[in-house]
Amino acid sequence: MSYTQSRLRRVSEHVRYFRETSENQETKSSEEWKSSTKRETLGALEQELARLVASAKEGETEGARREMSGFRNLFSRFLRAKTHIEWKAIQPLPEGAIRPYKQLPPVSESHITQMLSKLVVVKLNGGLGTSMGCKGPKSVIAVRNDLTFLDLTMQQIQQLNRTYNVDVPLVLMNSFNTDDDTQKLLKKYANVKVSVISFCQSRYPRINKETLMPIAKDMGTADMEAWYPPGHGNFYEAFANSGLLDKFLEQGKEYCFLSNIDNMGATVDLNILNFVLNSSGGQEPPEFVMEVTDKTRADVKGGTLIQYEDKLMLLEIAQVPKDYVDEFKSISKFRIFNTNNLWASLGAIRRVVSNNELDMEVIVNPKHLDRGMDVIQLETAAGAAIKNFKNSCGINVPRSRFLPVKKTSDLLLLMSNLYDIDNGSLTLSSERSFPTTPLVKLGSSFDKVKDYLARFQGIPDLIELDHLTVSGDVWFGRDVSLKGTVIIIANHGDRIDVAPGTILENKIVSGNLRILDH
Ligand SMILES: Cc1cn([C@H]2C[C@H](O)[C@@H](COP(=O)(O)OP(=O)(O)O[C@H]3O[C@H](CO)[C@@H](O)[C@H](O)[C@H]3O)O2)c(=O)[nH]c1=O
Repeated sequence: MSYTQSRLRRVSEHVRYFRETSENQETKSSEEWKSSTKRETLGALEQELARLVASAKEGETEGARREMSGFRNLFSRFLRAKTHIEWKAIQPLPEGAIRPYKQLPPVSESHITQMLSKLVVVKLNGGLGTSMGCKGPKSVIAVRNDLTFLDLTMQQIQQLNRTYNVDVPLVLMNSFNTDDDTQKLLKKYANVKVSVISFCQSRYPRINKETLMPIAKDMGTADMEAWYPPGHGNFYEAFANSGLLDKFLEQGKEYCFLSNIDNMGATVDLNILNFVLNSSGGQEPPEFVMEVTDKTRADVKGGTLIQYEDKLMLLEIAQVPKDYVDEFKSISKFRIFNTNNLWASLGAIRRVVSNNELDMEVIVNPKHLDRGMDVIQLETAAGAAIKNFKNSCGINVPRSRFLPVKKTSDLLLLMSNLYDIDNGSLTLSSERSFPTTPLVKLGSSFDKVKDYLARFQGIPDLIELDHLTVSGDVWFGRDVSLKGTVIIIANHGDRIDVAPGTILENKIVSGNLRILDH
């Protein structure tokens, strides 16, 4: 048999594999799915994916086949489902869907060690620091006292393990973008007594917006723009495929606590752990819990929990029809949002993954590549799994459980005296007389971490700050205090130096102010 013939045979075998391992939902008589164009598109994609798999290096075929089969299923869900929700079909949340944190049953001290022995902590570490102008994984950005997200997370788990004399493992879900750097970094923790295990999430092909076909032509292409990590919703499948899920279940672990590595408030909470592990009032324990918190003007982009088609569902902004985006952002209509602190039963994850029951909404993320091509990447969000689990619910947690760092303005708050730090945990300073955090907006000159750091000779005292807006070419000296509402605006071409020791309280500063040494 010639090389071409044997390759063609391999390609058709891979196509057959995709069809055999496809999710069974296609048998459903959905009108949309019946459309022959969609079936043809899927058929063409299967051919392309089979060609990609056939191009995999020896020894890597099986992994590539499993990964492309996962992508094939995601793509077929994308073809079948609507990408936006029917706004008018949103139902009121049922009674008890979101429980107040304060009403969780109390934890008995004597059970803590046993409860922790059933827990696995997972951090989503697939993201890059690019949006903050940094190279490499986001988790290597220094947050406080030169300690990175990863350092602080390690300290938190180490402290937990020491306090209760347990060995809660830390699992990092990396992406192909962050895996190498993270593996190198982990070496520096060789002496830290925390069991850290990492695995890599899937690498899926970006597809051309016009043709809907992968832009990659072979698995080994050096073109890194041809691939993407398919969102944190990929966790369940990737975790199961890595073998770790079975391993932890064998070790007697029962639950995982999953959160964004950039959320410094996502520490292990014993009240929630107790709630998920122990049924109360004759109720079955929930298989899945989403921590939500009251929405503020700073969180308008986060996902929210809604009731839809008689199930709890995570609604992300990308799924909201254009005309309703303002309504979605309103803090009076949607009062809570998803912190992405999620608790899931490991046994239930195994069940839904092996039965192919994980039906998460597909989020279409359009991208424009440097070479001028428009592509889309199909993603899912981890919280979207809520509807596939039994007895799922939300818990409305205190704001302190959500301390994300998405922008340098978040970094400014965490670096300041507003927060105290203790063994990797950041808590709002007791010196602040009210519990809300200030609303901070820094202009685009502060977007990159390097530029932001250069513009502050020292981090100002923010204990009494309510609101700060800074725009234009503004520089801060040492020992500055900002109180109440402070607005500093340097017009285009002007520069403002806030002199060392300045106290600004309820002030608007504008124009051109330079104080130079002589
Ligand atoms: C896209 C992607 C992200 N990640 C990691 C990076 C971050 O640590 C974490 C969150 O990713 P982000 O893309 O920043 O997601 P984000 O916009 O914050 O949205 C999530 O977190 C929000 C709270 O910050 C929620 O309100 C949203 O419902 C939830 O989807 O997951 C992965 O590990 N793999 C991925 O593929």
